[in-house]
Amino acid sequence: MFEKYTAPTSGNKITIENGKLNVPNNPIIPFIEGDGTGPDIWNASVRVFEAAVEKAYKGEKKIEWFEVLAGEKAYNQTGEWLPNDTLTAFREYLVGIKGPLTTPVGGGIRSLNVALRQELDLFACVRPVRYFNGVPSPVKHPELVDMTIFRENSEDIYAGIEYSEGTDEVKKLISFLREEMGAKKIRFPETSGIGIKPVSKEGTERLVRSAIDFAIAQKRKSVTLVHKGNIMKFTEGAFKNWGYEVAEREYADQVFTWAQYDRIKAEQGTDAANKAQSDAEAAGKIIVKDVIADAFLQQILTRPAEYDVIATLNLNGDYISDALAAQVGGIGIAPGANINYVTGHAVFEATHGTAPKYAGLDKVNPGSVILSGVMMFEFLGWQEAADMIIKALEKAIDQKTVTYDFARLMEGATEVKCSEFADALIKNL
Ligand SMILES: NC(=O)C1=CN([C@@H]2O[C@H](COP(=O)(O)OP(=O)(O)OC[C@H]3O[C@@H](n4cnc5c(N)ncnc54)[C@H](OP(=O)(O)O)[C@@H]3O)[C@@H](O)[C@H]2O)C=CC1
Ligand SMILES: O=C(O)CCC(=O)C(=O)O
Ligand SMILES: [Mg+2]
Repeated sequence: MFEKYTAPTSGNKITIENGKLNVPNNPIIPFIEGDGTGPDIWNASVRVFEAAVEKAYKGEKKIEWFEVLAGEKAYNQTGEWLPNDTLTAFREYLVGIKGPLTTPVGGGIRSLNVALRQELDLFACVRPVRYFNGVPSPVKHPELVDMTIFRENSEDIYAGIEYSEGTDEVKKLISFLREEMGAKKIRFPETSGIGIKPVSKEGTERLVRSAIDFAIAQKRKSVTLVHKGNIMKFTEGAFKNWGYEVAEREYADQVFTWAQYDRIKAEQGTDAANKAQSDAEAAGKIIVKDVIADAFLQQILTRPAEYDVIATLNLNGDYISDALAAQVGGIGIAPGANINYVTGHAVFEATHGTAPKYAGLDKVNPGSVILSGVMMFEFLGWQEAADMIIKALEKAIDQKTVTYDFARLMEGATEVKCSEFADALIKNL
Protein backbone atom coordinates (compact mmCIF):
# COMPACT_ATOMS: atom_id res chain seq x y z
CA MET A 1 0.00 0.00 0.00
CA PHE A 2 2.77 2.48 0.92
CA GLU A 3 5.90 3.34 -1.11
CA LYS A 4 7.99 4.29 1.92
CA TYR A 5 5.86 4.37 5.04
CA THR A 6 5.26 1.33 7.20
CA ALA A 7 1.62 0.89 8.15
CA PRO A 8 0.92 0.52 11.88
CA THR A 9 0.85 -3.12 12.94
CA SER A 10 -1.84 -2.63 15.54
CA GLY A 11 -5.18 -0.83 15.24
CA ASN A 12 -7.93 -1.16 12.65
CA LYS A 13 -9.28 0.86 9.75
CA ILE A 14 -12.33 3.08 9.92
CA THR A 15 -14.61 2.08 7.04
CA ILE A 16 -17.83 3.36 5.53
CA GLU A 17 -20.87 1.33 4.50
CA ASN A 18 -24.08 2.77 3.05
CA GLY A 19 -22.98 6.22 4.13
CA LYS A 20 -22.40 5.15 7.76
CA LEU A 21 -18.97 5.08 9.39
CA ASN A 22 -17.83 1.88 11.09
CA VAL A 23 -15.42 2.95 13.79
CA PRO A 24 -13.43 0.21 15.53
CA ASN A 25 -12.40 0.63 19.17
CA ASN A 26 -8.78 1.08 18.09
CA PRO A 27 -8.92 3.17 14.89
CA ILE A 28 -5.73 4.03 13.03
CA ILE A 29 -5.72 7.81 12.64
CA PRO A 30 -3.08 9.50 10.48
CA PHE A 31 -1.87 12.88 11.66
CA ILE A 32 0.36 15.66 10.31
CA GLU A 33 2.23 17.57 12.99
CA GLY A 34 2.41 20.78 10.91
CA ASP A 35 4.92 23.58 10.36
CA GLY A 36 5.82 26.54 12.58
CA THR A 37 3.89 26.28 15.83
CA GLY A 38 2.44 22.96 14.62
CA PRO A 39 4.74 20.66 16.66
CA ASP A 40 4.12 22.58 19.93
CA ILE A 41 0.38 22.51 19.33
CA TRP A 42 0.26 18.88 18.26
CA ASN A 43 2.33 17.65 21.21
CA ALA A 44 -0.02 19.46 23.59
CA SER A 45 -3.21 18.37 21.80
CA VAL A 46 -2.43 14.69 21.44
CA ARG A 47 -1.91 14.39 25.20
CA VAL A 48 -5.37 15.86 25.78
CA PHE A 49 -6.93 13.48 23.22
CA GLU A 50 -5.30 10.42 24.78
CA ALA A 51 -6.21 11.41 28.33
CA ALA A 52 -9.84 12.10 27.37
CA VAL A 53 -10.23 8.77 25.53
CA GLU A 54 -8.64 6.89 28.44
CA LYS A 55 -10.85 8.63 30.98
CA ALA A 56 -14.04 8.26 28.93
CA TYR A 57 -13.61 4.64 27.86
CA LYS A 58 -11.22 3.19 30.49
CA GLY A 59 -9.05 1.31 28.00
CA GLU A 60 -11.96 -0.01 25.90
CA LYS A 61 -11.13 2.47 23.14
CA LYS A 62 -7.72 3.74 22.05
CA ILE A 63 -6.44 5.62 19.02
CA GLU A 64 -3.52 4.19 17.05
CA TRP A 65 -1.81 7.37 15.86
CA PHE A 66 0.06 7.15 12.54
CA GLU A 67 2.36 10.07 11.77
CA VAL A 68 2.35 11.05 8.10
CA LEU A 69 4.51 13.79 6.65
CA ALA A 70 3.73 17.05 4.88
CA GLY A 71 5.32 20.47 4.69
CA GLU A 72 8.83 21.29 5.88
CA LYS A 73 9.30 18.05 7.85
CA ALA A 74 8.35 16.04 4.76
CA TYR A 75 10.63 18.10 2.53
CA ASN A 76 13.58 17.74 4.89
CA GLN A 77 13.11 13.99 5.26
CA THR A 78 11.96 12.95 1.77
CA GLY A 79 12.59 15.84 -0.63
CA GLU A 80 8.82 16.06 -1.25
CA TRP A 81 6.37 18.53 0.28
CA LEU A 82 3.37 16.20 0.17
CA PRO A 83 4.47 12.58 -0.31
CA ASN A 84 2.08 10.19 -2.08
CA ASP A 85 2.15 7.97 0.99
CA THR A 86 0.53 10.75 3.01
CA LEU A 87 -2.37 10.97 0.57
CA THR A 88 -2.63 7.17 0.54
CA ALA A 89 -2.87 7.12 4.34
CA PHE A 90 -5.69 9.69 4.45
CA ARG A 91 -7.50 7.84 1.62
CA GLU A 92 -7.08 4.46 3.27
CA TYR A 93 -7.90 5.34 6.90
CA LEU A 94 -10.68 7.88 6.05
CA VAL A 95 -10.31 10.15 9.08
CA GLY A 96 -7.23 12.20 9.98
CA ILE A 97 -6.10 15.36 11.70
CA LYS A 98 -3.43 17.92 10.89
CA GLY A 99 -1.54 20.92 12.16
CA PRO A 100 -1.11 24.03 10.00
CA LEU A 101 1.19 24.03 6.96
CA THR A 102 3.07 27.04 5.61
CA THR A 103 2.32 28.51 2.18
CA PRO A 104 4.74 31.15 0.87
CA VAL A 105 3.20 34.39 -0.43
CA GLY A 106 3.57 35.47 -4.06
CA GLY A 107 5.64 32.49 -5.27
CA GLY A 108 7.04 29.14 -4.24
CA ILE A 109 4.94 26.04 -3.66
CA ARG A 110 1.15 26.15 -3.85
CA SER A 111 -0.80 25.53 -0.67
CA LEU A 112 -0.43 21.99 0.66
CA ASN A 113 -3.60 22.53 2.67
CA VAL A 114 -5.54 23.26 -0.50
CA ALA A 115 -3.81 20.35 -2.28
CA LEU A 116 -4.95 17.93 0.45
CA ARG A 117 -8.54 19.20 0.19
CA GLN A 118 -8.45 18.87 -3.59
CA GLU A 119 -6.76 15.45 -3.72
CA LEU A 120 -9.18 13.96 -1.19
CA ASP A 121 -12.13 15.98 -2.57
CA LEU A 122 -12.95 17.27 0.92
CA PHE A 123 -15.61 19.58 -0.43
CA ALA A 124 -16.94 21.10 2.81
CA CYS A 125 -14.80 23.12 5.17
CA VAL A 126 -16.88 23.17 8.34
CA ARG A 127 -15.97 25.77 10.94
CA PRO A 128 -18.18 26.21 14.00
CA VAL A 129 -17.83 29.52 15.82
CA ARG A 130 -19.22 29.80 19.35
CA TYR A 131 -18.46 31.73 22.47
CA PHE A 132 -16.90 30.22 25.59
CA ASN A 133 -17.92 32.08 28.71
CA GLY A 134 -15.15 34.31 30.04
CA VAL A 135 -13.07 34.53 26.87
CA PRO A 136 -11.99 38.14 26.22
CA SER A 137 -13.67 39.52 23.11
CA PRO A 138 -13.59 42.84 21.22
CA VAL A 139 -17.41 42.96 20.93
CA LYS A 140 -20.10 43.70 23.53
CA HIS A 141 -22.13 40.54 23.04
CA PRO A 142 -19.87 37.73 21.85
CA GLU A 143 -22.38 35.20 23.24
CA LEU A 144 -24.74 36.11 20.38
CA VAL A 145 -22.30 34.57 17.91
CA ASP A 146 -23.18 30.93 17.32
CA MET A 147 -22.62 30.09 13.69
CA THR A 148 -21.34 27.15 11.72
CA ILE A 149 -19.67 28.02 8.45
CA PHE A 150 -19.91 25.61 5.53
CA ARG A 151 -17.26 26.84 3.14
CA GLU A 152 -17.05 25.31 -0.34
CA ASN A 153 -13.59 23.82 -0.36
CA SER A 154 -12.80 22.67 -3.89
CA GLU A 155 -13.58 25.52 -6.30
CA ASP A 156 -13.50 29.31 -6.65
CA ILE A 157 -10.53 31.60 -7.23
CA TYR A 158 -8.98 29.68 -4.32
CA ALA A 159 -8.46 26.58 -6.48
CA GLY A 160 -5.21 28.10 -7.72
CA ILE A 161 -5.73 28.41 -11.50
CA GLU A 162 -3.45 31.39 -11.95
CA TYR A 163 -1.09 32.71 -14.58
CA SER A 164 1.80 34.93 -13.71
CA GLU A 165 2.50 38.32 -15.28
CA GLY A 166 4.63 38.23 -18.44
CA THR A 167 4.27 34.49 -19.17
CA ASP A 168 3.19 33.04 -22.50
CA GLU A 169 0.08 31.67 -20.79
CA VAL A 170 -1.05 35.07 -19.57
CA LYS A 171 -0.35 36.68 -22.95
CA LYS A 172 -2.43 33.97 -24.63
CA LEU A 173 -5.26 34.45 -22.15
CA ILE A 174 -5.30 38.23 -22.53
CA SER A 175 -5.41 37.97 -26.28
CA PHE A 176 -8.16 35.30 -26.10
CA LEU A 177 -10.24 37.45 -23.73
CA ARG A 178 -9.78 40.57 -25.87
CA GLU A 179 -10.11 39.06 -29.32
CA GLU A 180 -12.54 36.20 -28.84
CA MET A 181 -14.45 36.84 -25.62
CA GLY A 182 -15.35 40.49 -26.09
CA ALA A 183 -13.51 41.80 -23.02
CA LYS A 184 -12.73 45.06 -24.78
CA LYS A 185 -13.54 47.65 -22.15
CA ILE A 186 -11.30 46.29 -19.42
CA ARG A 187 -7.76 47.52 -18.97
CA PHE A 188 -5.33 44.64 -19.54
CA PRO A 189 -1.80 46.00 -19.19
CA GLU A 190 0.96 43.59 -20.16
CA THR A 191 1.78 43.37 -16.46
CA SER A 192 -1.51 41.66 -15.56
CA GLY A 193 -1.53 38.36 -13.72
CA ILE A 194 -4.75 36.40 -14.14
CA GLY A 195 -6.67 34.10 -11.80
CA ILE A 196 -9.69 32.01 -12.80
CA LYS A 197 -12.77 31.52 -10.65
CA PRO A 198 -14.65 28.30 -11.42
CA VAL A 199 -17.92 27.71 -9.55
CA SER A 200 -20.12 24.78 -10.56
CA LYS A 201 -23.70 23.70 -9.96
CA GLU A 202 -22.52 20.30 -8.62
CA GLY A 203 -20.00 21.95 -6.30
CA THR A 204 -22.62 24.36 -4.99
CA GLU A 205 -25.30 21.73 -4.56
CA ARG A 206 -23.20 19.29 -2.54
CA LEU A 207 -22.03 22.09 -0.25
CA VAL A 208 -25.51 23.55 0.28
CA ARG A 209 -26.92 20.06 0.84
CA SER A 210 -24.34 19.48 3.61
CA ALA A 211 -25.25 22.78 5.25
CA ILE A 212 -29.00 22.02 5.15
CA ASP A 213 -28.50 18.44 6.38
CA PHE A 214 -26.48 19.82 9.28
CA ALA A 215 -29.11 22.48 10.06
CA ILE A 216 -31.86 19.85 10.09
CA ALA A 217 -29.87 17.37 12.22
CA GLN A 218 -28.87 20.07 14.71
CA LYS A 219 -32.32 21.70 14.74
CA ARG A 220 -30.87 25.05 13.67
CA LYS A 221 -33.04 27.93 12.49
CA SER A 222 -31.56 29.13 9.22
CA VAL A 223 -29.03 28.58 6.47
CA THR A 224 -27.68 31.77 4.89
CA LEU A 225 -26.10 31.73 1.44
CA VAL A 226 -23.35 34.38 1.54
CA HIS A 227 -22.21 35.59 -1.88
CA LYS A 228 -21.10 38.57 -3.94
CA GLY A 229 -23.58 37.72 -6.69
CA ASN A 230 -24.37 41.29 -7.66
CA ILE A 231 -20.86 41.69 -9.07
CA MET A 232 -19.79 38.11 -9.91
CA LYS A 233 -23.09 37.08 -11.42
CA PHE A 234 -22.28 33.74 -13.01
CA THR A 235 -20.17 32.39 -10.15
CA GLU A 236 -21.32 33.89 -6.83
CA GLY A 237 -24.77 34.85 -8.19
CA ALA A 238 -25.18 31.34 -9.60
CA PHE A 239 -24.16 29.93 -6.20
CA LYS A 240 -27.12 31.76 -4.68
CA ASN A 241 -29.56 30.61 -7.38
CA TRP A 242 -28.39 26.98 -7.36
CA GLY A 243 -28.44 27.02 -3.56
CA TYR A 244 -32.11 28.08 -3.46
CA GLU A 245 -32.98 25.60 -6.21
CA VAL A 246 -31.45 22.60 -4.47
CA ALA A 247 -33.07 23.63 -1.17
CA GLU A 248 -36.55 23.84 -2.71
CA ARG A 249 -36.15 20.74 -4.87
CA GLU A 250 -34.67 18.35 -2.31
CA TYR A 251 -35.94 19.73 1.02
CA ALA A 252 -39.42 20.97 0.06
CA ASP A 253 -40.99 19.84 3.36
CA GLN A 254 -38.15 21.00 5.58
CA VAL A 255 -37.21 24.47 4.37
CA PHE A 256 -38.75 27.80 3.42
CA THR A 257 -36.60 30.00 1.18
CA TRP A 258 -36.43 33.71 0.61
CA ALA A 259 -36.82 32.92 -3.09
CA GLN A 260 -40.24 31.44 -2.19
CA TYR A 261 -40.93 34.52 -0.07
CA ASP A 262 -40.19 36.79 -3.04
CA ARG A 263 -42.45 34.78 -5.34
CA ILE A 264 -45.35 34.87 -2.84
CA LYS A 265 -44.80 38.60 -2.33
CA ALA A 266 -44.89 39.26 -6.10
CA GLU A 267 -48.08 37.23 -6.54
CA GLN A 268 -50.00 37.84 -3.29
CA GLY A 269 -48.34 40.78 -1.52
CA THR A 270 -46.14 41.33 1.52
CA ASP A 271 -48.64 40.20 4.17
CA ALA A 272 -49.07 36.81 2.50
CA ALA A 273 -45.31 36.39 2.18
CA ASN A 274 -44.74 37.33 5.85
CA LYS A 275 -47.45 34.89 6.90
CA ALA A 276 -45.93 32.09 4.81
CA GLN A 277 -42.56 32.68 6.46
CA SER A 278 -43.93 32.84 10.01
CA ASP A 279 -46.01 29.68 9.40
CA ALA A 280 -42.86 27.94 8.16
CA GLU A 281 -40.92 29.09 11.25
CA ALA A 282 -43.72 27.92 13.54
CA ALA A 283 -43.63 24.54 11.80
CA GLY A 284 -39.89 24.29 12.58
CA LYS A 285 -38.79 24.67 8.97
CA ILE A 286 -35.28 25.91 8.25
CA ILE A 287 -35.29 29.37 6.66
CA VAL A 288 -32.89 29.45 3.71
CA LYS A 289 -31.92 33.04 3.01
CA ASP A 290 -29.08 34.96 1.39
CA VAL A 291 -27.01 38.06 1.92
CA ILE A 292 -24.36 39.86 -0.07
CA ALA A 293 -20.94 39.27 1.47
CA ASP A 294 -19.99 42.89 2.30
CA ALA A 295 -23.30 43.52 4.07
CA PHE A 296 -22.87 40.21 5.89
CA LEU A 297 -19.48 41.28 7.25
CA GLN A 298 -21.02 44.32 8.92
CA GLN A 299 -24.15 42.49 10.08
CA ILE A 300 -22.19 39.78 11.90
CA LEU A 301 -20.92 42.65 14.06
CA THR A 302 -24.20 44.53 14.42
CA ARG A 303 -26.78 41.66 14.36
CA PRO A 304 -24.96 38.34 14.86
CA ALA A 305 -28.02 36.63 16.38
CA GLU A 306 -29.68 36.71 12.94
CA TYR A 307 -27.18 34.26 11.50
CA ASP A 308 -26.89 30.58 12.19
CA VAL A 309 -25.60 28.11 9.56
CA ILE A 310 -23.65 29.81 6.78
CA ALA A 311 -23.07 28.35 3.30
CA THR A 312 -20.55 30.23 1.19
CA LEU A 313 -17.85 30.03 -1.43
CA ASN A 314 -14.23 29.23 -0.78
CA LEU A 315 -12.59 32.66 -0.49
CA ASN A 316 -15.54 34.27 1.32
CA GLY A 317 -15.48 31.37 3.77
CA ASP A 318 -11.78 31.89 4.44
CA TYR A 319 -12.28 35.57 5.32
CA ILE A 320 -15.49 34.97 7.27
CA SER A 321 -13.86 32.22 9.39
CA ASP A 322 -11.15 34.52 10.73
CA ALA A 323 -13.51 37.49 11.15
CA LEU A 324 -16.00 35.46 13.18
CA ALA A 325 -13.25 33.78 15.19
CA ALA A 326 -12.06 37.25 16.24
CA GLN A 327 -15.53 38.07 17.58
CA VAL A 328 -15.46 35.18 20.04
CA GLY A 329 -11.91 35.79 21.25
CA GLY A 330 -9.62 34.98 18.36
CA ILE A 331 -8.13 32.32 16.27
CA GLY A 332 -6.75 30.42 19.28
CA ILE A 333 -10.05 28.56 19.72
CA ALA A 334 -11.23 28.26 16.11
CA PRO A 335 -11.58 24.63 15.05
CA GLY A 336 -12.45 23.14 11.69
CA ALA A 337 -12.90 20.10 9.53
CA ASN A 338 -12.55 19.34 5.84
CA ILE A 339 -15.15 16.71 4.99
CA ASN A 340 -16.48 14.73 2.06
CA TYR A 341 -19.87 13.66 3.42
CA VAL A 342 -20.30 11.12 0.61
CA THR A 343 -17.04 9.15 0.90
CA GLY A 344 -16.60 9.74 4.64
CA HIS A 345 -13.12 11.21 4.19
CA ALA A 346 -12.36 13.91 6.75
CA VAL A 347 -9.27 15.84 7.81
CA PHE A 348 -9.65 17.97 10.91
CA GLU A 349 -7.59 21.15 11.29
CA ALA A 350 -7.55 24.52 13.00
CA THR A 351 -8.67 27.69 11.22
CA HIS A 352 -5.37 29.42 12.01
CA GLY A 353 -2.02 29.03 10.29
CA THR A 354 1.52 28.31 11.43
CA ALA A 355 1.98 31.60 13.38
CA PRO A 356 5.71 31.45 12.52
CA LYS A 357 6.87 34.13 14.97
CA TYR A 358 5.89 31.85 17.85
CA ALA A 359 7.40 28.64 16.41
CA GLY A 360 9.19 26.55 19.02
CA LEU A 361 8.33 28.92 21.90
CA ASP A 362 5.72 26.61 23.47
CA LYS A 363 3.53 29.69 23.65
CA VAL A 364 0.46 29.64 21.42
CA ASN A 365 -3.02 28.43 22.23
CA PRO A 366 -3.51 24.76 21.29
CA GLY A 367 -7.29 25.27 21.68
CA SER A 368 -8.10 25.29 17.96
CA VAL A 369 -6.49 21.90 17.30
CA ILE A 370 -7.92 20.52 20.55
CA LEU A 371 -11.41 21.65 19.48
CA SER A 372 -10.77 20.22 16.00
CA GLY A 373 -10.13 16.94 17.83
CA VAL A 374 -13.46 17.40 19.61
CA MET A 375 -15.10 17.70 16.17
CA MET A 376 -13.24 14.54 15.12
CA PHE A 377 -14.50 12.63 18.17
CA GLU A 378 -18.04 13.77 17.38
CA PHE A 379 -17.60 12.62 13.76
CA LEU A 380 -16.47 9.21 15.07
CA GLY A 381 -19.42 9.04 17.49
CA TRP A 382 -17.11 9.30 20.52
CA GLN A 383 -19.32 11.93 22.13
CA GLU A 384 -18.22 11.18 25.71
CA ALA A 385 -14.58 12.08 24.97
CA ALA A 386 -15.72 15.18 23.06
CA ASP A 387 -17.93 16.39 25.91
CA MET A 388 -15.21 15.82 28.48
CA ILE A 389 -12.72 17.99 26.58
CA ILE A 390 -15.25 20.81 26.16
CA LYS A 391 -15.97 20.79 29.90
CA ALA A 392 -12.24 20.76 30.72
CA LEU A 393 -11.68 23.73 28.41
CA GLU A 394 -14.59 25.67 29.91
CA LYS A 395 -13.17 25.02 33.36
CA ALA A 396 -9.67 26.19 32.42
CA ILE A 397 -11.07 29.43 30.99
CA ASP A 398 -13.22 29.86 34.07
CA GLN A 399 -10.09 29.38 36.22
CA LYS A 400 -8.39 32.03 34.00
CA THR A 401 -5.61 29.58 33.26
CA VAL A 402 -4.98 30.59 29.66
CA THR A 403 -2.31 31.09 27.00
CA TYR A 404 -0.87 34.51 26.04
CA ASP A 405 -3.60 35.39 23.55
CA PHE A 406 -6.32 35.40 26.20
CA ALA A 407 -4.07 36.42 29.11
CA ARG A 408 -3.13 39.72 27.45
CA LEU A 409 -6.80 40.75 27.42
CA MET A 410 -8.00 39.21 30.70
CA GLU A 411 -7.73 40.70 34.14
CA GLY A 412 -6.25 38.43 36.80
CA ALA A 413 -5.31 35.67 34.38
CA THR A 414 -2.50 33.17 34.90
CA GLU A 415 -0.61 32.96 31.62
CA VAL A 416 0.52 29.42 30.84
CA LYS A 417 2.53 27.87 28.03
CA CYS A 418 0.98 25.82 25.25
CA SER A 419 2.03 22.56 26.97
CA GLU A 420 0.87 23.83 30.37
CA PHE A 421 -2.55 24.64 28.96
CA ALA A 422 -2.79 20.98 27.91
CA ASP A 423 -1.73 19.98 31.46
CA ALA A 424 -4.52 22.18 32.86
CA LEU A 425 -7.10 20.55 30.59
CA ILE A 426 -5.92 17.04 31.48
CA LYS A 427 -6.19 17.91 35.16
CA ASN A 428 -9.74 19.19 34.56
CA LEU A 429 -10.93 16.09 32.67
N1 LIG B 1 -4.89 25.41 7.25
C1 LIG B 1 -3.65 25.83 7.36
O1 LIG B 1 -2.72 25.06 7.51
C2 LIG B 1 -3.40 27.30 7.28
C3 LIG B 1 -2.14 27.73 6.98
N2 LIG B 1 -1.86 29.06 6.93
C4 LIG B 1 -0.47 29.45 6.64
O2 LIG B 1 0.15 29.84 7.87
C5 LIG B 1 1.19 30.78 7.60
C6 LIG B 1 1.10 31.97 8.52
O3 LIG B 1 -0.09 32.70 8.24
P1 LIG B 1 -0.56 34.00 8.98
O4 LIG B 1 -1.24 34.84 8.02
O5 LIG B 1 0.55 34.55 9.81
O6 LIG B 1 -1.75 33.50 9.95
P2 LIG B 1 -1.71 32.69 11.31
O7 LIG B 1 -3.10 32.25 11.55
O8 LIG B 1 -0.67 31.64 11.28
O9 LIG B 1 -1.26 33.75 12.40
C7 LIG B 1 -1.78 35.05 12.47
C8 LIG B 1 -1.90 35.49 13.92
O10 LIG B 1 -2.98 34.78 14.53
C9 LIG B 1 -2.70 34.53 15.87
N3 LIG B 1 -2.61 33.06 16.08
C10 LIG B 1 -2.41 32.09 15.15
N4 LIG B 1 -2.42 30.90 15.70
C11 LIG B 1 -2.64 31.08 17.02
C12 LIG B 1 -2.75 30.22 18.13
N5 LIG B 1 -2.65 28.90 18.00
N6 LIG B 1 -2.95 30.78 19.36
C13 LIG B 1 -3.06 32.10 19.50
N7 LIG B 1 -2.97 32.97 18.49
C14 LIG B 1 -2.76 32.47 17.26
C15 LIG B 1 -1.39 35.21 16.18
O11 LIG B 1 -1.78 36.53 16.56
P3 LIG B 1 -0.93 37.61 17.40
O12 LIG B 1 0.14 38.09 16.49
O13 LIG B 1 -1.95 38.65 17.71
O14 LIG B 1 -0.39 36.95 18.64
C16 LIG B 1 -0.71 35.19 14.82
O15 LIG B 1 0.30 36.14 14.67
C17 LIG B 1 1.05 31.15 6.11
O16 LIG B 1 2.04 30.45 5.41
C18 LIG B 1 -0.32 30.67 5.75
O17 LIG B 1 -0.41 30.33 4.40
C19 LIG B 1 -2.81 30.01 7.23
C20 LIG B 1 -4.07 29.62 7.56
C21 LIG B 1 -4.50 28.24 7.57
O1 LIG C 1 -3.37 27.05 2.78
C1 LIG C 1 -3.01 28.06 3.36
O2 LIG C 1 -1.83 28.33 3.53
C2 LIG C 1 -4.02 29.02 3.90
C3 LIG C 1 -5.38 28.42 4.01
C4 LIG C 1 -6.31 29.20 4.86
O3 LIG C 1 -6.11 30.32 5.22
C5 LIG C 1 -7.55 28.56 5.26
O4 LIG C 1 -7.91 27.51 4.72
O5 LIG C 1 -8.23 29.10 6.14
MG1 LIG D 1 -7.69 31.14 6.43
